[in-house]
Amino acid sequence: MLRLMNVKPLAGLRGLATAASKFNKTSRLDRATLRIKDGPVFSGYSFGANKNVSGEAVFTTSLVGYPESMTDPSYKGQILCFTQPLIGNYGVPSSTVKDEFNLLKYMESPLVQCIGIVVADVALEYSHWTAVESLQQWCQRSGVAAITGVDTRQLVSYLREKGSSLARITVGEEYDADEDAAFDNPESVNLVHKVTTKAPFHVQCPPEHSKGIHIAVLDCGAKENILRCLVERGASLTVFPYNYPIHKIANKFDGVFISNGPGDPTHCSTTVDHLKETMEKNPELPIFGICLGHQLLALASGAKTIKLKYGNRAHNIPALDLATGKCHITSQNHGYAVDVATLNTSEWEPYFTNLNDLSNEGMKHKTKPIFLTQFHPEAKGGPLDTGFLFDKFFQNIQNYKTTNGLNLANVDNSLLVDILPHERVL
Ligand SMILES: NC(=O)CC[C@H](N)C(=O)O
Repeated sequence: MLRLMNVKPLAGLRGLATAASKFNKTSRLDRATLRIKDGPVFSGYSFGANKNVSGEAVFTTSLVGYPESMTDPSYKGQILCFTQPLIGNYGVPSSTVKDEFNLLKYMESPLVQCIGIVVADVALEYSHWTAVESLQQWCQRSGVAAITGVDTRQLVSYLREKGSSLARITVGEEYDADEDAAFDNPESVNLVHKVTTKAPFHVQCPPEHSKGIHIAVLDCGAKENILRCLVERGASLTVFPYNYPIHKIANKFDGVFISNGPGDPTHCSTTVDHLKETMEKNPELPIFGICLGHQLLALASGAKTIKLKYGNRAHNIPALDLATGKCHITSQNHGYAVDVATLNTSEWEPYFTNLNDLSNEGMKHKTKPIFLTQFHPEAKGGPLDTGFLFDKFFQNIQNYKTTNGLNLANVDNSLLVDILPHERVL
């Protein structure tokens, strides 16, 4: 028998729904239900797409950045709960405007990646100079279910206690306790396959920025801002699908980068094999990876990954640099972690440790120019924070190029990058 919790919507929301209809007659909100598998049921109002969705419910404690989070491919298939109570007040910026590097200026990918969102109190009105629509309009247009009026404190207390859970958002009808709907587990499939570029593409660094560096990026669901952090430092990028046989061409590049991405890293066993061969064949090649990229390279090095109870999703998580003893505030979004006890310590050492739950936050090779982080150095609220890790990768690349006398011009020609598309292939 399911426990019923918070069947009454928050008082503030009732007021909001009425106030909203005053401003816009189409804003009358339908009832909706958030049901946690084997857990509580929350009732509220739908402000998103008129459809029922099911997936893993996870929560983020980020105060801002809902457009970036919702377009982050690492959230593919998840129902994202925001603990910040008021969401939507600065609207949603354009998902097509590009920057000087031909990268999306405001979004982390062209699409909304989570299947649903849960908030305490949606702002149906918005104000911001970059906004082109409301969160409500964006969710409806993008087919994303959205429920407001949920006591997110109660929901998150439950998820922290029981762990990340499967959940379902149902729009319209009152919740029926006898309903025996199936819950989809998005992680039972390879989600990376759904978000990776379908074919290689090239991001050309403008001549005024270029340092003559060419990096191969394995796209497991790369956030746009990661690509920007590489290009703005002077690199051109050739971005490959996650399962591309990178070991066959890695020696044509000045460095390899492995991106973030959704789901369980053990689904990407082909990529893990390719990375293993890449490291064996190119012992001096600089490699850097973030989040899923870290987990995949850890698997390639022989370590194991574990699923965390409820994951780490926030912009203010302390990570200790084990070499310097400095603590950095980091941005995170992950449900899995590398089990530090399984590191092959004859070759690898842990790099950072999470000071909240002591989970592993990165590793580095003892002799090769390879390091990885579980957190996201490109997401810098600070505004510099751990952005220096990109500089470290570029320093490793400069050292590699100096030692090996690589000539980028020849590399570019041999790869025929000119004929590649200039944006991700959907
Ligand atoms: N942001 C990411 O790359 C997430 C990595 C992985 N899918 C996890 O949840 O742990």
